[in-house]
Amino acid sequence: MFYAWKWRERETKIPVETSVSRAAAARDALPRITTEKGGKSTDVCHDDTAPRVNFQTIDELHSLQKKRSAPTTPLRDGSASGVSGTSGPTTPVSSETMLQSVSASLASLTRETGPKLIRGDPTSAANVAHVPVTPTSLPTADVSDSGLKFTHILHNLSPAGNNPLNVTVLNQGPNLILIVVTSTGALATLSGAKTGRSPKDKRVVKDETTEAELWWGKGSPNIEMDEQTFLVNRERAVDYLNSLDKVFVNDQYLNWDPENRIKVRIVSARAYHSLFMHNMCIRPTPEELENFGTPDFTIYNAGKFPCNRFTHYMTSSTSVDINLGRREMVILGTQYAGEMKKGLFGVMHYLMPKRKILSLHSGCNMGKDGDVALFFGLSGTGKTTLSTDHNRYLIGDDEHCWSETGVSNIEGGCYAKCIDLAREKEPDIWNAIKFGTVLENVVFDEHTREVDYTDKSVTENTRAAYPMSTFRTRRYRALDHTRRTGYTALVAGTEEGVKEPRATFSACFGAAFIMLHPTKYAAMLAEKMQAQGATGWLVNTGWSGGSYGSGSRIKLAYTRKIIDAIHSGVPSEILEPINAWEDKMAYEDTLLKLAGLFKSNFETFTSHKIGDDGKLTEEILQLVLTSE
Ligand SMILES: Nc1ncnc2c1ncn2[C@@H]1O[C@H](COP(=O)(O)OP(=O)(O)OP(=O)(O)O)[C@@H](O)[C@H]1O
Ligand SMILES: O=C([O-])CC(=O)C(=O)O
Ligand SMILES: [Ca+2]
Ligand SMILES: [Mn+2]
Repeated sequence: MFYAWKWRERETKIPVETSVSRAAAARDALPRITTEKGGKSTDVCHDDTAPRVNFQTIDELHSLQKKRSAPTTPLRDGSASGVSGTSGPTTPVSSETMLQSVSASLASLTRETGPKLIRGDPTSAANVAHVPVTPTSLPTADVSDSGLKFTHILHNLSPAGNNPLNVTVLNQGPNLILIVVTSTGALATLSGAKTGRSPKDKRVVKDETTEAELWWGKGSPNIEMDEQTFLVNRERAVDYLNSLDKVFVNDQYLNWDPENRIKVRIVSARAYHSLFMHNMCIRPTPEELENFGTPDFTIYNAGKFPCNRFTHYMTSSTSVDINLGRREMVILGTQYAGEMKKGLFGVMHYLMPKRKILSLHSGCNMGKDGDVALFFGLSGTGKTTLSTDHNRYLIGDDEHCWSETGVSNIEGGCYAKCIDLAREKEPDIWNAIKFGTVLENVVFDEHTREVDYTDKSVTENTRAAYPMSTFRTRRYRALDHTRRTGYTALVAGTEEGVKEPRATFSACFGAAFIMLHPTKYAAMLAEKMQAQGATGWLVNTGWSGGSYGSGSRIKLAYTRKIIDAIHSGVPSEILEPINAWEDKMAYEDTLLKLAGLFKSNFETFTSHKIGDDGKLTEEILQLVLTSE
């Protein structure tokens, strides 16, 4: 059994009835599930109240972001290159339909009515005049009763042009972490206490359907939650969003394959989150936006607003909850933007395999002759860095779908790690950091506003999110069936608390995002590689010449050469890692140790059968055992 997802436009509005009766039905159908040891399982439970190493308060965090220096030129009041103070409505969408649809999204489940919405920025007089459903007398800003107050909807803003994002950005008020325009015009911001994803706080609703379909238990990233608790968190997020003066709404697409794209709505409290998703998802044309209809999936991002720790299943003040049945995701207590993009990736990891499409945590580029390369690897291994290759067309840097017709990028932008970013080493990424790009958690000089990419004061996981359209070659699909090459790599991840490389095994090089059992994806990958005659290479982009401590990370320039060599068909002997180790014995020892780790890691998966056939699992196991 699976959910009937509709792929074509659905013009019907969300039935108002759904909420309460569904919640009641869910309560009957789903007894409260208790986690192991009364919800205090050590796997799940953790505490985020421990003092942070780098900063304890928002003020300290702000002062980390800004490096002190002597002023060179006097600053002109807040407005750097590319920013104009102009404002006005953006696209001429049929605002009333959009407002109704957003109001339905934001409807409280207990009060059954959506909030009263106004289009446009409350701080901009120009906007108010353009609002079609503007009441004759505007409410005062201080009305606290949600039934009386109006929420301003900032719909599909873009970073430049005659729209109010600039004003909005600069008007977020003293209590919010601001977006700052840096010297290249890129917008720098802080994600607050959380500077990476929070996998331990990620929950997925377990209902009859997902219980049978998803991967649960040991090794799985899917920590269960019941429908009722999801609704409690959803209500908390919706109430918070409705209490605000203004809310950002992005209606966008995922997947460049038009047959298999989905419509997503992101409701968020911060301009930064809206701009991030504007860059990272596919931007609809004005006509597409006009006919957007009801989204297939909605994110409620309450950002810094925490979950209630007395709520069942909550083990910290952060909660990231996915409900596939309701097609919704709720984010509470974290502002790290990657949480949104990777939550949607999880949704694709669920939906696409149903259509025999393999979803991949990989970068992808294409040579001039149409040969396609996929770069698999956990966070930080170089998917973005290596797929951004000046001599090849970039298809995408992180999330792809491999279907019968080719490989398509799921996203509309890239999310590059920018620690130690240097123009000489990564010129294309360097040049992409311009107006419209979101710089997350970087440190800049408070006077010149030049970014110091070497500074790890806020976090090592500094990021730049920029749209694909920044690259001249606008290709997001590799449609032909020419030779495909896959590369894989292994180093440590971008998650809260991971400080140095450690041996880690992550199913499908992205276990944190997969929904189904890894062997399902593995079987599809094997089948696709076989059918299309793809070759696979294992490229070490991590430690070389010795283990961590004695060796060093292999130079990016060398990795690029290795990849060029693979593309041009160099004999594989010269790419043997043992040649790089002076101590051959140490190499053999490390190799054996690693083989042992591989073997024990693999035991988790041996029990799983794909359909009625255990053959593939046996075959893989045989490979693992004989390669020792
Ligand atoms: N030999 C190398 N190959 C690739 N990247 C390297 C190498 N040496 C250093 N690096 C650095 O490692 C980082 C790789 O980050 P990148 O954004 O490409 O990771 P990613 O695989 O895309 O991760 P994520 O999934 O988290 O986005 C970059 O900062 C890059 O400069
Ligand atoms: O999701 C993130 O935080 C960044 C990323 O791409 C990953 O971790 O794979
Ligand atoms: Ca990346
Ligand atoms: Mn990634």
